[in-house]
Amino acid sequence: MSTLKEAPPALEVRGLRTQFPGRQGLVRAVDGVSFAIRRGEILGLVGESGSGKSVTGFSILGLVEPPGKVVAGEVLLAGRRISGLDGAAMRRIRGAEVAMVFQDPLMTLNPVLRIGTQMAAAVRAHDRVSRAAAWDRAEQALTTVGIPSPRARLDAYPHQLSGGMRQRVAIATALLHRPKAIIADEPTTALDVSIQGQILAEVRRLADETGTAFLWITHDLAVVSSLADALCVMYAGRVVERGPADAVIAAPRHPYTVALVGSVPSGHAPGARLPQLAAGLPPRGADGAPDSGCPFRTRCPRATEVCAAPPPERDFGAGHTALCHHPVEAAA
Ligand SMILES: Nc1ncnc2c1ncn2[C@@H]1O[C@H](COP(=O)(O)OP(=O)(O)OP(=O)(O)O)[C@@H](O)[C@H]1O
Repeated sequence: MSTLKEAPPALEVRGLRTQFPGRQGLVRAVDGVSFAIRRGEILGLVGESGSGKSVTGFSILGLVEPPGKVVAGEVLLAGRRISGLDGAAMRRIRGAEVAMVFQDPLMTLNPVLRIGTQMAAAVRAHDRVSRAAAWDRAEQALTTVGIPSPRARLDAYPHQLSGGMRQRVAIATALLHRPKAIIADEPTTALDVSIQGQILAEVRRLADETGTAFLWITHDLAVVSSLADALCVMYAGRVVERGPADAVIAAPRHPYTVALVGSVPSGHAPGARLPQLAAGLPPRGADGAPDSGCPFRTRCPRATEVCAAPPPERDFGAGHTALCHHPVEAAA
């Protein structure tokens, strides 16, 4: 028997299910999601609004507010199970071993405190170091994300920085404790295209240099096409296609992914927003619960009667799979 074991993924999610009570029965916001991200890997989680991307991120971090509830699944950080830990244990892990970056950095930055004060507090929340040492760590972190004159920025208040700078501060703060994984929820969506491009390049470099794994949540396929190693495409709470980013974008197999890729404006301009696909909800049974058939079938141009049955997982090689009865053939 070989003694050489492969290192566990930096972040692994197995069979995650998160539900909210809704007027027409339970909303299965996350409906059996699994994926693994290796050290230094960037996984793009894409899908249109409402597909369950943000709830996936919140579920991993133990931040789903009641009456919402994670009802099944496991989350492992470098092989250690973190799902099901109590609030105090989860707080020790959040910010230190797994961190988050949101679309609006003002969600995490306090407007009335200097950047340095807040970053030093973030350092000292997990490490017993002096104030001066914490400020030094903060300064280093700002340098790491490419912020010029970092000492001067530490003295600034959040509103004195541009949106792009604030987001760099948020990323620097997330990186303070060299977490195993960072969950980034639409962090560059509000930024203009050239700033967005610079930040994505920094994130790519940081993932390579620090080994931090990133779960990059976005509806913007142009962003992940330049950034991510791998993609998971979500629809109605499920991952319907996954694989290496270039394979999924160049040769999408699930009709939903085909529609997503097709709706990116030609030229794949970075930052181009994905238009909403036509409205549609997954089909529901008499009790209001989605049935086990393909959730996309009511919108799918390829759907037939067989799509009311659970879709099989089709394997296209190299980790590229899709849950579909009628996958699209690759162009010759
Ligand atoms: N607090 C909540 N209470 C009830 N339903 C919720 C709540 N939060 C999310 N949902 C539902 O969960 C589903 C998934 O939402 P989620 O925010 O994860 O989607 P998303 O893909 O991240 O979309 P967006 O890009 O708009 O953030 C949606 O149907 C949403 O209405």
